[in-house]
Amino acid sequence: MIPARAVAPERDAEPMTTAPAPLPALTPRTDVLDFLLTRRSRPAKTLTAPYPDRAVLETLLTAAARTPDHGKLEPWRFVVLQGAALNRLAVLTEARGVALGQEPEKIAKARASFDTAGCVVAVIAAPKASEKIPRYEQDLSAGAVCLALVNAALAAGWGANWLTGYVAHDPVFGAEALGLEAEERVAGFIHLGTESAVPPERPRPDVAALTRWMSE
Ligand SMILES: Cc1cc2nc3c(=O)[nH]c(=O)nc-3n(C[C@H](O)[C@H](O)[C@H](O)COP(=O)(O)O)c2cc1C
Repeated sequence: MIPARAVAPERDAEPMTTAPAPLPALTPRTDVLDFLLTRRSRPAKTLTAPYPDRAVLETLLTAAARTPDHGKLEPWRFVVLQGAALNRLAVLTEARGVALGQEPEKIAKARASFDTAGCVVAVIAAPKASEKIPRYEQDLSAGAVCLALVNAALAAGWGANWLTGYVAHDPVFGAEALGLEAEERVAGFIHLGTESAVPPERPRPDVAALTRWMSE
């Protein structure tokens, strides 16, 4: 008698699917709410060494990517800029400023933002073709990623600042400096580092004046 060959049931050949871990139930997190009520960016030019290392950055990027995204398109990505990459961007920022006819003062300021930086994450708005999700919503998600990254950094004790400037909107700079595709744009350059000075609070919006309550 020919022994039956051990054949694994077909379902075992299916890739293992792991259910996402259940989330904890919501409870009041007054420390987190206090943070959100007092959070404040740290001006990029006041950020110094030490800068977040790769392990820290991976945590901050993971927090930033935990952002609402209609249709799960992931219409954004990150370029982490350190060391010589920042020098390269500084030089190109000046060259593009001249080519674009920007004011010399504006060029110098834009260039300095890279010359004096030690760690910058470019959040790239990378829209996906979709019949359902408008580009506008995809860009909103990219903006939300920028704020999430700033807030994650601040919450972890790092200074953070969301900057843009003319280079962020310049497709030539995007392609040459960051390798962006034609439809991609820089949503924000998020400068990260150690704060050297605590900035004063800035005037905050009059939320009551901005809010209309509708109940019918
Ligand atoms: C899309 C976007 C682009 C910005 N670009 C610049 C910029 O290029 N230069 C600048 O000084 N501030 C810029 N800001 C403002 C800074 O991020 C500023 O520090 C921030 O508004 C402070 O906000 P906070 O005090 O609530 O953290 C930008 C803000 C946003 C939302």
